[in-house]
Amino acid sequence: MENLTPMMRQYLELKESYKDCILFFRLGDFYEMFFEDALTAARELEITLTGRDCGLAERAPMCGVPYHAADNYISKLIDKGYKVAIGEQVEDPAVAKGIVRRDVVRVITPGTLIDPHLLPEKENNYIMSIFLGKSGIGITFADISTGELRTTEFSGSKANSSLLDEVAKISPKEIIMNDTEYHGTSVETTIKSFLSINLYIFDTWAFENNFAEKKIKDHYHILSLDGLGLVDKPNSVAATGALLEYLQQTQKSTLNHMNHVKFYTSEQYMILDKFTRRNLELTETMRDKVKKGSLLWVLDRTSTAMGARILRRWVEEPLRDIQAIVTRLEVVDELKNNLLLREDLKELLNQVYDLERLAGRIAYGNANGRDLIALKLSLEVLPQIKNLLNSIHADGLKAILAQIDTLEDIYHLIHNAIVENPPLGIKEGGLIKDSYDPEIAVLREAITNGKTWITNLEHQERQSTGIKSLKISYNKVFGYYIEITKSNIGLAPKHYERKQTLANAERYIIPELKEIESKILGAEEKIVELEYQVFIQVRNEISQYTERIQTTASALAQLDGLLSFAEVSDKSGYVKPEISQDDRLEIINGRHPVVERSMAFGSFVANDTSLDTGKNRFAIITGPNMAGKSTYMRQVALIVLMAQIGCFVPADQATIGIVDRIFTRVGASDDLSQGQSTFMVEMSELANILNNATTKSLIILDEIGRGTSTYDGLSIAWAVVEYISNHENIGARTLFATHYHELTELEGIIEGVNNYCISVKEHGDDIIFLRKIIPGGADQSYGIQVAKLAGITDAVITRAKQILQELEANDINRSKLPQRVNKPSKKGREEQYQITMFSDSNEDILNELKSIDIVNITPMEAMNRLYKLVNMTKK
Ligand SMILES: Nc1ncnc2c1ncn2[C@@H]1O[C@H](COP(=O)(O)OP(=O)(O)OP(=O)(O)O)[C@@H](O)[C@H]1O
Repeated sequence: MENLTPMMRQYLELKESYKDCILFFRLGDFYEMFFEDALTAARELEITLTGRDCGLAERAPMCGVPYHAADNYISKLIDKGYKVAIGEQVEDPAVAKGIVRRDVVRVITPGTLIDPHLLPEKENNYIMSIFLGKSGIGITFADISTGELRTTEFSGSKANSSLLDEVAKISPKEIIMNDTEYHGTSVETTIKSFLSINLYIFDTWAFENNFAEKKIKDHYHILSLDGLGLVDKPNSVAATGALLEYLQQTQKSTLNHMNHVKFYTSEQYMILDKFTRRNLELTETMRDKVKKGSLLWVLDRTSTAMGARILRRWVEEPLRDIQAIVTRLEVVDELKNNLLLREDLKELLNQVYDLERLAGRIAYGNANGRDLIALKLSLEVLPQIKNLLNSIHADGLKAILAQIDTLEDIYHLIHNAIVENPPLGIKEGGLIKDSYDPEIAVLREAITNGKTWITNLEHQERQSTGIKSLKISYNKVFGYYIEITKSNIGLAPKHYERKQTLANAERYIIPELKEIESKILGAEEKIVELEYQVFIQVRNEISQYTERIQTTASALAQLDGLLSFAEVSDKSGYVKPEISQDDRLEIINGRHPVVERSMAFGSFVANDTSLDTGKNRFAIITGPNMAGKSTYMRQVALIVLMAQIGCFVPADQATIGIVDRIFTRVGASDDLSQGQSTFMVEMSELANILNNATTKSLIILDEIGRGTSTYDGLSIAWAVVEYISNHENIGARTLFATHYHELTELEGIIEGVNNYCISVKEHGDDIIFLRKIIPGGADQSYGIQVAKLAGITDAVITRAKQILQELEANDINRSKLPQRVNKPSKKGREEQYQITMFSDSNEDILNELKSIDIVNITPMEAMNRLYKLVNMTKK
C-alpha cells in the first residue's frame, strides 16, 4: 500500500466514505471508476474495462466515461438502482499548490434527481422516509426537483395498511427507513412485493426524536414546531428529520428551496389501495403499464409539465371535503363555459416553462443561463394571464389569481443581465450583457478592438512587405503569428522573428503583434471569469425569491390542471356532478370515460346507477360474458372518483354522495410472479375489503370465488354478500358482478340487495349485446354463444352444447338448493330453512340430513353440507 500513487490514495480514502455508491472520480476530461466500481460500470454500461498502474502489484481495473457525456451513463446506473457519488476537483487553500484535491460534491440517487434530462417531465420523483416507531408510523416524502415536502403519520391497528396505501399512492423512487419490521410484520418485504424500489435502512440515530426535531428547526430556522403543525406528531417529526439529514448528506446543499413542510392526514383524501389503483387503471393500464388507456390519459390536456404533475396527483388523491371539491367544480364550470378565455389562457400557458423545477435548480445552484432565460420568458406572460383572470367569478380562480405574482423585479434583473441566447455552460463567457456591468463592457470592447487592430496590422504588413498572401492567425501554442508562404519568404523583413517552419510556410511574430495579443487574451480570460462571477451573483439574487416563484408556479399548475378538466369536460360532454354529504349515488346515463374515448362516437351505451346505504345498497349484476358488467362497474367507480377530484363526469346527470374509499376486486390478477395463486390473490384482496371497508365506502366486486370449485366459490360469494350488505358489519354501497345465478335468490331475502342484469337479445343461435343494465337477474350465461363469437371451432361448440344439455338434465335442480321457506323476516339469521326432495331410502344421507342444525346453519355451511350430500347421492 505504501507505493500507492497520491491519486489512488485519494481515491481509496474517498471510496471508504462512499462504500454504497459508484464513485465517479474526476480525472481531467473523464470520470474514472476503479476496482469493483469499474467492474460494475463496465458490465452495466457496456463500456471497456482497462487497467491502471497505481502502485499496487497488479494494475487496478479501471473504466471511464467522458465528463461531457457523463449524464447519460449516470442516468443508466440510477435507473438500475445504483447510487453515484460525484468526486470533483475542489479548491482547497489548505492543500499545497500543485496538488489537486477531490471531494464528493453530490451523491445522485434514484430519489434525489434534480437534473432535467434525468427526470420524467410529467411525473414527480419522490424520495420517502418511513419511520416505524413503537407508537405508530411516520412518513415524509419530498421531490427535491420542485422542493415539495409532505408528511403524515398513522397509529393503531390499521397503521400498517395505511402505510402501504400511501406508498402505493406516492410510488416513491427511493425509500429510507429506520427498520424493516413494524410490530412483527415485514414492511420491507410487503413494499417490495408491489413496488420495484430502492429501499435502504438509513442511520437509525437520524430518526431519533431529539435529533430529528433539531434538524427540522435548523432547516426551517425556527424555534418551535408549532408553525409547521408538527407538535405532537413525533412519528412525522422522526421521518422528516431523517429525510432532511439524508438529503443534506447526499446533496451537500442547504436545500433552501424546500421551505415548507405540509402535514396532511389520510382522511383528507379518498383512500385507494394498491389493487384499486391498478384495477381502475388510474394512471397506467393494467396490462401494458402505459398511460394511454388510463383515466389520466383521458383527463390530461395540460400545457405545462407542472400542470401535468398536479393533475396526476389529483387523480391519485381524490378529495373528501365537499367544500374543496365544490370549489374545483365551480372553477371547471366557469372555464368550461368560457371557450375564449380558455383558449387565451392555454396559449399563454404554452409559453410557460417548468417554473417549479427552474426554481429548484436556481435555488440549488444548478441553473445555467438558458434556465434564467426560460424563467424570464415564462414571467413575460404572467401579466397577461393575470389580466385575463381579472374578469372571473369562481372563488377558486380568484384564489389562484391572488397567488400569481408577476415577479417583475426578477424579470427585469434577468432581462438586464443575461443575453438572449446564452451558451449551455456558465464558464465560457457570452452570458452577460455589456450594459449590465461596465467592466464587462470595457473588456468586451478591448476584445472587439483587438480583433480590429489585428485586421489593421495585417493590412499594414501586407502593404509594407508587398506580400498579398500574408496573414495573421492564431493557435494555442504560439498565440497570434504572421504566416508567409515559402515562395515569399525572401520578402520577410528582418525584424520578423521566426517561430515555426512548415512545409509550405514560415510563421513569425513581431512585438506589435504580441502587444495586441496580450491585451486581447488578457481581456478574454478576464471577461470569462467576470461573467461567471456576475452570473452567480444574479442567480443567487434570484434564489432569494424562490418562495415567490414557487407560489406562482403552484398557482399556474392548478390553473393548468383545472383548464384541462374544463377542456375535457367540454369536449366530451361531461356534466357537473352534485356533491352530497348523504350516501346517494344517482347517475343518469353514465359512461365509462376511457372505453367511450376509445370507441367511435355514439357507440357507447350509457347506463343508470342508483345506490344508497338503505334499500339499494347492494346490486348483484348478472349477465353473459362480454355483456359489459366489468365496464359498467368500473364506470361507476370512475365517475365517483372523477367527481371527487373536482372534474365533471361522463353522464347526463349525477349526484355523488361522498365516498371515503373505493375498493375493487376485479378480474384475474397478475401477481402470480409473487408466488401466490390466482385464488390466493383474490382472497387476500377480498380480505382487505372486508377488513377495511366502511359504510361510506364504494365496493366493486367482479366474480368473487371464481378461482375455486363451484360450490366453494358460490359459498364464499354468498357469505360475502351477507357480510357486506349487513350494516352491523359494513353496509357499504356495493356492485357485485357474478356468474353464480344462485345469488339472485338473495334479492328480497337480504334487505338492500337488488338484482340487475345486462341485457342481451337472442338472435337464432347467436346473441346480440344490448349493453343496457336493467332490473332483474339473468337467466342464462350464454357462455357457449360468446365462445362461438370468439371464433372457437364449430366442432367444439356443437359438442359443448351437447355436454351442457346432459349436464343440465343430470344436475340437481334449483329446488334442491337450500331455500328459505318464508320470505325473510327482519330477524334475518334466525329464519327457518327446509331441505326438500332428498329420498329417505338412503340411510347415510338421512343421517347426514338429521345431523344438520337447520335453525343455526349459515348459508356457507349449508352449501358445504349440500355439496357433501350431492356427492353422497352419486356414490
Ligand atoms: N356500455 C357499453 N357500450 C358499448 N360497449 C361496451 C359497453 N360495455 C362494455 N362494452 C364493450 O364490451 C366489452 C366487454 O365488456 P366487459 O368486459 O365489461 O364484459 P363482462 O360482462 O365483464 O364480461 P366477462 O363476464 O366475460 O368478464 C368491453 O371491452 C367493451 O368494449
